[in-house]
Amino acid sequence: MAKSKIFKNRDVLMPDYLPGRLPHREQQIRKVASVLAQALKGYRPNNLFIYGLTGTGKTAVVKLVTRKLEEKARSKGIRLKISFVNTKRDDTAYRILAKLSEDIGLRVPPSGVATSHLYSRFKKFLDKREIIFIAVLDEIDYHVKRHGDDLLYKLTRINEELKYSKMSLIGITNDINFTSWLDPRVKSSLSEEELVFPPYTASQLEDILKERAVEAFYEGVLEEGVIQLCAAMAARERGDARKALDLLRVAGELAEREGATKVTIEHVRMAWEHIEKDRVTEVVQSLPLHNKLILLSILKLTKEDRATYTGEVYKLYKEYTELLGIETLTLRRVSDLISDLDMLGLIRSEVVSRGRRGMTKMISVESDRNAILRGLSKDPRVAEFVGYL
Ligand SMILES: Nc1ncnc2c1ncn2[C@@H]1O[C@H](COP(=O)(O)OP(=O)(O)OP(=O)(O)O)[C@@H](O)[C@H]1O
Repeated sequence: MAKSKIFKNRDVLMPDYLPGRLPHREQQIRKVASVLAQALKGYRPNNLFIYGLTGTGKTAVVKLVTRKLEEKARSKGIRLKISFVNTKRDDTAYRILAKLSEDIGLRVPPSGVATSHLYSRFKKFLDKREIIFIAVLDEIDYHVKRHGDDLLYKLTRINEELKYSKMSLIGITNDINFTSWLDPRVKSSLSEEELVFPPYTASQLEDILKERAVEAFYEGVLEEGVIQLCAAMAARERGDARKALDLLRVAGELAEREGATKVTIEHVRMAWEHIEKDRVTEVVQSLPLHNKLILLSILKLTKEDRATYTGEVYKLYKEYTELLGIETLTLRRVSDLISDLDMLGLIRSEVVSRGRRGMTKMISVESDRNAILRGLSKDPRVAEFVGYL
């Protein structure tokens, strides 16, 4: 590969890179550190519940503090173990327990053991190890919404059954309504300590980007205003540092692909569109089947910028469900799903009057059609219909 003219070290801008400093998170770092520092005295740290919108540095802060804590514990000869589980990736109780078990050195068969049995083995083994064990459950809402809070209930009670080890939980979520999914007892034990991460302001994002840019780009490569624009755009997206970093990285990549020697404002605008299209494709891809078929019907009926109506969409959607041999939802339900697609910003629907024949929705496509099609094509059940579009 030819040597980059733009990036000194592109990895610094990747989402999983953990910088040594996290500007504007001093207060949160102090709080997490003060809760976990109990471990250095041999006590069980309180459980900690962390809430904040996406990209506000929750995971980064916990990783940074736990990394330092591990170093300190090692130098003081304290038996401390920290485990990170992302429950979006490992969403079942079995997989969470398997990950926690493996992190304390217990080998787990990939399946074939009942979850309750695995839990007992985990508990026994944990106690035998005589450690302070901190389990970080990131994106914890994913697990609880799909599988309930039974595992969390058990884990918040586990210390009553441990003799030699101690266990603490850190739960992280970006869903403000998450605690409504919890049994009050689980909620109160999980939030022995609570911490909220506010969204970053544009000027805070600027500081974050500047620090990263020094390591990521060669000097003088960024045109004036590039960082400010990335920060301002991401601040509008609810103060999301991940979005800000993505914008800067993609802008750099686009400049590099063109063989340019500078990253310009125009590159940032192009990067924005690029990221937006990827987002649309991802959102479409993760929709349930019926929503995809409705979206496909809308796309098919709105070629050359024409608008369509609920009745037309329903008719075509019904054809697709019949071709697939699946149940057809009611008109009323389809109308609700059309509203959901509107909420996601994929389409626009407006209620209009049809005179004596009542009201209907006038529907048009709001996002990039190709990006939507890419998302639809990734589902084999829908892909064959996309081909006829
Ligand atoms: N204060 C900061 N300084 C430098 N980088 C930061 C800061 N805050 C966040 N970041 C970076 O922004 C990205 C997103 O941060 P992080 O994953 O911690 O967010 P999060 O709040 O856990 O988001 P989500 O809820 O989506 O998981 C990461 O690449 C992280 O390194």
